Amino acid sequence: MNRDDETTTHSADARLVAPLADGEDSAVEAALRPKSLDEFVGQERVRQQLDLVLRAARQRGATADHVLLSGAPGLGKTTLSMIIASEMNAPIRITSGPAIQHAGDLAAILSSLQEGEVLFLDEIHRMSRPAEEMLYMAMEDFRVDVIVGKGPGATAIPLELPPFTLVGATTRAGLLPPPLRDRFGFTAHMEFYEPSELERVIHRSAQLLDVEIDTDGAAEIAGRSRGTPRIANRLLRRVRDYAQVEADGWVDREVAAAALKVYEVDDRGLDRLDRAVLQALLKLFGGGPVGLSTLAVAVGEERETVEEVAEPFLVREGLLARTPRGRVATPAAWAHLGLVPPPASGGGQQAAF
Ligand SMILES: Nc1ncnc2c1ncn2[C@@H]1O[C@H](COP(=O)(O)OP(=O)(O)OP(=O)(O)O)[C@@H](O)[C@H]1O
Ligand SMILES: [Mg+2]
Repeated sequence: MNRDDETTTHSADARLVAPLADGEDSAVEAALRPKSLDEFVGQERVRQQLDLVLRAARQRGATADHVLLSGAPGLGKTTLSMIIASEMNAPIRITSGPAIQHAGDLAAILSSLQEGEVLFLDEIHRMSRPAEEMLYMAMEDFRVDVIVGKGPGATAIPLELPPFTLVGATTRAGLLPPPLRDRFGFTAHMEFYEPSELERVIHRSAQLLDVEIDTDGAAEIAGRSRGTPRIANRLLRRVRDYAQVEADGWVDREVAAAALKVYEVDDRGLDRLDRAVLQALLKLFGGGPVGLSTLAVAVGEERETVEEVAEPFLVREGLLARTPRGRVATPAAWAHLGLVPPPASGGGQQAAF
């Protein structure tokens, strides 16, 4: 039991508000993925631009330009790649950077592509260097050099490829070498979603999952979903469980709020770990500045967990700031936890570096 407790409270992956997919997500996501650009909620600019790119290619009867999708986990990169293929009426081949160990692996995939096929390369920033270099030529000239033999006798045999569309996805566009980035005809930067957009995602998913939910219920879940459709869908499933057991399956604002209270996701989408970090920062260190290691010890977590799991969202929400002198709480953090900053002690409000 203790072990289980540990995994639910301490493991980043087990958090209800974690942006990365867990096992259950992977199982249901396929059913919830929008199948066309029209069904894809939000990201208006990206949708409009992509619509133009694809329509123009269709009109020319050509293969679409290579597309790079960049954005945080759970915002819809995999979904969009599948939409691109289906809008182009093309088959899709799915692989990922870490799965391509050697240039030969990539050559095998590329040389078996059909004309017009979409190659989805997830986590493209994690590809090996030699594979990356092979990809440059494949993207630009639809050609690869296959090396046959070893040592001084090795020869490069050029191999023509059929035109294809590479769709690369990355959570870290900044890590892509410029020559790779430059070879994409179109880059879509995906932003976090507005609550109103997440409401639409939730209504759509509720319909597919046969959950009865009203406008307020959807709004309540949307506000706690951290701008991320994956999290919205996950919270909806937990709220559905609660509604089924406690409320005849009907989800309104009260039911959604009560359900998410059980799961310790607060009205801003902070979970227990996020609040523990803020609470330690405010109550033990007067709002900071305090060093990351000290803060981590205070909440009984690894340094990395605090830094990579809790902080990004707290920073994004304007609740915490990282300064050279340490972590500092913002006035919004005091307000969110219903605490009053100490008077003029140089605590919470301090932004001095
Ligand atoms: N714009 C959207 N409209 C409706 N549902 C969406 C949208 N974007 C994402 N989703 C839903 O969110 C879930 C996660 O999306 P997806 O797997 O495409 O994210 P991702 O960006 O590929 O994440 P990762 O970086 O972890 O691979 C899917 O179930 C999908 O249905
Ligand atoms: Mg994905």
